[in-house]
Amino acid sequence: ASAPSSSTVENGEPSSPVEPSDGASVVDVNPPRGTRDFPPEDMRLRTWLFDQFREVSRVMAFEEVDFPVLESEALFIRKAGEEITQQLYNFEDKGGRRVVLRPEITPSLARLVIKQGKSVSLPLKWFTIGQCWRYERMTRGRRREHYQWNMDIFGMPKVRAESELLQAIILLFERLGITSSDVGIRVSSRKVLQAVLNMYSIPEHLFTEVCVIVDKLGKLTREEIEKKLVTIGLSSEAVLGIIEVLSLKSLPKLEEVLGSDVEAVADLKKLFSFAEQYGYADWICFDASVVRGLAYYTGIVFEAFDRDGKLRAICGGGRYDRLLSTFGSEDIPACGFGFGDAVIVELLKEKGLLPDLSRQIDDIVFPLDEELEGPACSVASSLRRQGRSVDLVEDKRLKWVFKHAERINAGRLILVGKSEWERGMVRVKILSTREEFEVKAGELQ
Ligand SMILES: Nc1ccc(Br)nc1
Repeated sequence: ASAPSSSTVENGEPSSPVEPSDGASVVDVNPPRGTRDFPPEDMRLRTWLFDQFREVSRVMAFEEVDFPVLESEALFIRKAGEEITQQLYNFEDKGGRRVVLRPEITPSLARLVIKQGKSVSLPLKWFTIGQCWRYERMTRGRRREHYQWNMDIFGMPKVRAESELLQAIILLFERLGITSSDVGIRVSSRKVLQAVLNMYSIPEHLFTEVCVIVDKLGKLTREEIEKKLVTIGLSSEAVLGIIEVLSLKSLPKLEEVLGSDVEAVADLKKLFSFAEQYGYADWICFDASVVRGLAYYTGIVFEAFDRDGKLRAICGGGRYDRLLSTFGSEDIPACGFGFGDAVIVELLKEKGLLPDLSRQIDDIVFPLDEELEGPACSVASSLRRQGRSVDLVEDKRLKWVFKHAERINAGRLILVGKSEWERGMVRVKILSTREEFEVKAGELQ
């Protein structure tokens, strides 16, 4: 169905549907701007992708959790100028409460951990797959919703938690047929930036803002970044020092600049040594420019990228040891990642790795005339109770049924005919071999 032929557009939102000449109003059958429908073919791909997320979560011994898409706005009010908080899909509900369609999952995870309090034993490893929202001016024509797979570990202060999360991401890529030649994971730590700020005696309260600004490296020009850093009060000497360290892509060089006793260097060296033991060292690389754009990261951060450089980050995450105290609770060390459902599909298309997910049905049951509709129901019911997927077809010509069988890749066609049924039999046609035989209706499997 097409969108209304002409409608005024305010802020990228179409106005009410156009009134056709005959007066009947035609609803706009498109979903709201920036959102997607999932018709069967798209839903099969999404279900397949989410099944991969779930299977990796299972082998990593994570437990599934879930939350409302609707959350209190208070959970996402942060002052660091992040894009994610400037695009909140927020509104006031009929009870006057300030609420949002959540833009990310981590604050909900933190909320639940706080709510569960002492009843959860640490470390806990939780995952979820959930829709996240942003209110983006439609001028940029970007999506307003996507689904994110999140895996988070609470109560594991050492970098083995990050190395566990990296294994999960890499297991997912491997399951999809993606190799370390297609994708890499840039790893760094915000403690690198912290060490640099300390070298220039930059006050601690500027740390988060600096992170959010330098995360835009690659999106904004170097001049724009430098200007923003100077604007928040950094000296041009400090700005140059930051840019210089963030351009490092060698851990030994970082160690030369910062020294071996800096926590950032120790953490990263341990992480890279664990990577050798896990067997995924060829997937990861140190890159000091990785800071990620979320205000609450405090340590190791990472993001997966396509080595051809055609796509946006595939997934990203990091350590956030002080998020809970921003909600007034006692801190619990934590780290996690978010893995969106859109960029990965673009990458699979690029690499020709989309799986064949055509519809598969075990049996079509078809009564050859109207008085056999009842017996056809009982045949279909018996097969379904055995776990076979059965499409019970009626009121169609046999020619259509054969075409339909091809369309839905049915394995067998079970014909319920008068003469056979009177002998307690049905006719079975194996569609791949054209083999045809009679079977006792009561013994059909
Ligand atoms: N945070 C967020 C939400 C929705 C989309 Br689409 N992208 C990012």
